[in-house]
Amino acid sequence: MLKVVSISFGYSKRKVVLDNFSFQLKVGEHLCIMGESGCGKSTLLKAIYGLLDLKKGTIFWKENQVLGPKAHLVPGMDFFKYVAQDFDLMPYISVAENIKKFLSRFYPEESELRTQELLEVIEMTSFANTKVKNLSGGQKQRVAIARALAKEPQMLLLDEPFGQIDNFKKNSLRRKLFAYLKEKNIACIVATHDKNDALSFADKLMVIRNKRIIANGAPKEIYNAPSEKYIAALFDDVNEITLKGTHVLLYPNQIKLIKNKDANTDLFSAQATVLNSYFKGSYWLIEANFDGQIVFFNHFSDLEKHTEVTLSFEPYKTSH
Ligand SMILES: Nc1ncnc2c1ncn2[C@@H]1O[C@H](COP(=O)(O)OP(=O)(O)OP(=O)(O)O)[C@@H](O)[C@H]1O
Repeated sequence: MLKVVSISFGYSKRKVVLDNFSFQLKVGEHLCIMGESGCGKSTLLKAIYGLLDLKKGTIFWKENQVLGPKAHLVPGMDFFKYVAQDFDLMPYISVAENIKKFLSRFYPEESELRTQELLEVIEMTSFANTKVKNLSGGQKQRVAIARALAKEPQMLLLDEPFGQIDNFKKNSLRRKLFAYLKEKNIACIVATHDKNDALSFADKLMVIRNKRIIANGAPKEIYNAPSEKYIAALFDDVNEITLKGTHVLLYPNQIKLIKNKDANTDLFSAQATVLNSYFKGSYWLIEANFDGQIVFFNHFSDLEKHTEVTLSFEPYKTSH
């Protein structure tokens, strides 16, 4: 179990980045950290790995206390692996050699098998003999992940792990990597801007704002009941509107175009005027004016400007 107890950290005395953070993570659990750029996601990963000397608080992994650079000649705890945004690989040796360097030289056969297994996880088998300097940014990022897994860590800390990888590869890589970590019972903390990392693959989601943890729980629950717009906006466009005098947050898929006669008396419905339609691939995002407020909703086709429509609003949550 990871136990983070009341930690605080700032790069200078005047500027606190993490203010009194406490949370826990079980062995094998996956946590996603989200929040706006500069909110402290990378700083928190560094603190957990042991790259920072904390001003206050403690971090324990099982019975071991995580200590910063002041306590270690080589900072970073052995039982964790951390893949930073600037993955530092060896450019002049091959992909396979980069991974193998972290495996025991005394068991060459096992080391070869393990390297092959990890090359499959990161879908880089055909690049085994390519020199790292000749890889793209996304490919380097994948090699850095494989290298971090070479000596199975107890926890993997990933900073924007798929940031440089195209969508097509990203989805299949995510499925493979997170399934692999679950199979091996390796805990994982991912700092990300990508809602898919949290919604589809994490057991827990933590949201940071203004130096504080403002949400920490099951991703589905946080998605379904965001306590503020900042949180909802991590997942989708979000409507912050007033309905019958109540301030509410609604995702575009919670507002539906209905025919007048279908109006469900249980739901609030109202007239709106279409302003714009934006093609989104499998649906259109429609911008409309309702009661002097701008709303966005999803629809299966585009709608002509100035069309009058009836919208129904799903049961809603009150925001702050
Ligand atoms: N080495 C450093 N020295 C001084 N300030 C730093 C240092 N590293 C980060 N900061 C500052 O600390 C704050 C948190 O940075 P951090 O990199 O943790 O944010 P982040 O949430 O990971 O951002 P992003 O999503 O853009 O990667 C920012 O204001 C940043 O400018």
